[in-house]
Amino acid sequence: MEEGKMDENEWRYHGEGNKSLVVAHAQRCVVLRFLKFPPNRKKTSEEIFQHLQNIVDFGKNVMKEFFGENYVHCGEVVQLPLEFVKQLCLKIQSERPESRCDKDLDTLSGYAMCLPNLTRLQTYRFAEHRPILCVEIKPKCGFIPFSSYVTHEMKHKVCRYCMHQHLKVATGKWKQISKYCPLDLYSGNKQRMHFALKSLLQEAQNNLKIFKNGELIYGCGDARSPVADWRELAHHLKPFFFPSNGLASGPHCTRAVIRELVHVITRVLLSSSDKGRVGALRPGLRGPRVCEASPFSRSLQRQGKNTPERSGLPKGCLLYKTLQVQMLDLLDIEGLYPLYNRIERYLEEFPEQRKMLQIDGPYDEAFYQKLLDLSTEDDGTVAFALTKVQQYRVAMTAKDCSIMIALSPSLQDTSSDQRPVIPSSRSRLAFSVSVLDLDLKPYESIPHQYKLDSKIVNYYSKTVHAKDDAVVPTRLKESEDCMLVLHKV
Ligand SMILES: O=P(O)(O)O[C@@H]1[C@@H](OP(=O)(O)O)[C@H](OP(=O)(O)O)[C@H](O)[C@H](OP(=O)(O)O)[C@H]1OP(=O)(O)O
Ligand SMILES: Nc1ncnc2c1ncn2[C@@H]1O[C@H](COP(=O)(O)OP(=O)(O)OP(=O)(O)O)[C@@H](O)[C@H]1O
Repeated sequence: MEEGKMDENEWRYHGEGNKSLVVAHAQRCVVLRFLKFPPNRKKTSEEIFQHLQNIVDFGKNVMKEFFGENYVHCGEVVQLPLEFVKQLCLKIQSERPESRCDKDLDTLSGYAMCLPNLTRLQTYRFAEHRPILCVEIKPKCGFIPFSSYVTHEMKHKVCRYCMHQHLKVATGKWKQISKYCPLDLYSGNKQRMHFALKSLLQEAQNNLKIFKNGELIYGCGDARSPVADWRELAHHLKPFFFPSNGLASGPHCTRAVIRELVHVITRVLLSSSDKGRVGALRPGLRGPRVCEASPFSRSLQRQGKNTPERSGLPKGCLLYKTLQVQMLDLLDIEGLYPLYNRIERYLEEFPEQRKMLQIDGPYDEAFYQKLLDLSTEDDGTVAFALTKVQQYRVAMTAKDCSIMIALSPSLQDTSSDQRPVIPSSRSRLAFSVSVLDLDLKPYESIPHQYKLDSKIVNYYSKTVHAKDDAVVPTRLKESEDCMLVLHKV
């Protein structure tokens, strides 16, 4: 960043999550990502610099290795003039969703990350004026735990996302249960993937956002008040999928455009744009492939088809790689928590060893190499506990990352476009796929994960599953909706 030239008016609010806030440059395809903290949480500038540098190193040395060069953008840590950050913070404050204002942007250190703006990702051969559509999906955990340490039977049948939905609605985080189930998206089966994507479009929560030319056009600006207006969305999408605008408007057109979007995203998700080396992880796909709570599989069961077709994901596609990293959670939190306690006891006795254990970094080549040990035989050592704890943290990171798909109309002359192209029914779209929010989950969050896991399962088992038989009208409705998708898509 050129210090003297930083002008807050050139940047606009772009979005935020629980831990960071992002502003985008109005002309250039870059964003600044700032850390956020609860008010009065004092962190020194040095600590913040180190935290950001750890994020960059973790991306470079670990996540690039697992996901492949093409999918990961690590960015760099930049130092900004404090006056610029202060003015920027004031400028964007009114645009922040209320539900995110429990934390403040760090304005004291002057450090941030500078990254490519993935909602406007262009290659140098790409004409700047071409429109660009970007779909961001936070797919969450795509497998059902296979660990023998799992004590709640329900966890072997229903995925964590579907169980958590009920707790989220009960606590007021979202208004209604989503029909999205990550296992459908990760299935590799086109019908199931279409159903999952359509469900995300119906109830985006914080799992789906759509940007057009870098502006958010669909999905939650404010976490608690998402608006699902498919007509408006279709209006935005028409130029991408029906460039000649050949279709009349109306519900038929809306449905056709949404269907086209769902088909294109599915094809992109199944594509393998990674030319890098084969992934280092081979945990193997284990556990049930279907979540019993997914309306899609319930609908199949009603039709007497017990298991949906097994398609599997092509190796090399981003979903496959994400799932592999997620499956580094080999023991489940129930098997992991005692190992965390083993490390805690060790650290109580030898606190000076924390640095040597690399709990807070550095996330270097040596850290990465230790993650490749997939053995689950506990020899009672701290070394075993540490490897499993670090693998769990990496897996949790992959369970919470987002996938960005950028689409642009492709020129007739394919040789001028460097990116792969997906043919939609009316147009050709050049695309790129990236993964974001790859910040390693903190060691300290493990006790919280343990408690939350039990809360989610207990709530689901006691409240939802017990009442399940009584909810016939809702189930019938779900079944009808699925039938529609099964036959029409
Ligand atoms: O625990 P989960 O599954 O609810 O995930 C949290 C997310 O909630 P979600 O379920 O996606 O709505 C949560 O997302 P929101 O703040 O709800 O948008 C965060 O991503 C959180 O990560 P961190 O603590 O900020 O590092 C996430 O926490 P981690 O569990 O990944 O640490
Ligand atoms: N490089 C990028 N390009 C474009 N948009 C981005 C980029 N990085 C982040 N964003 C946007 O900013 C939002 C918040 O960023 P991010 O997910 O990293 O925040 P977070 O606080 O770490 O998330 P979480 O709540 O999962 O902890 C993203 O959902 C995405 O829409």
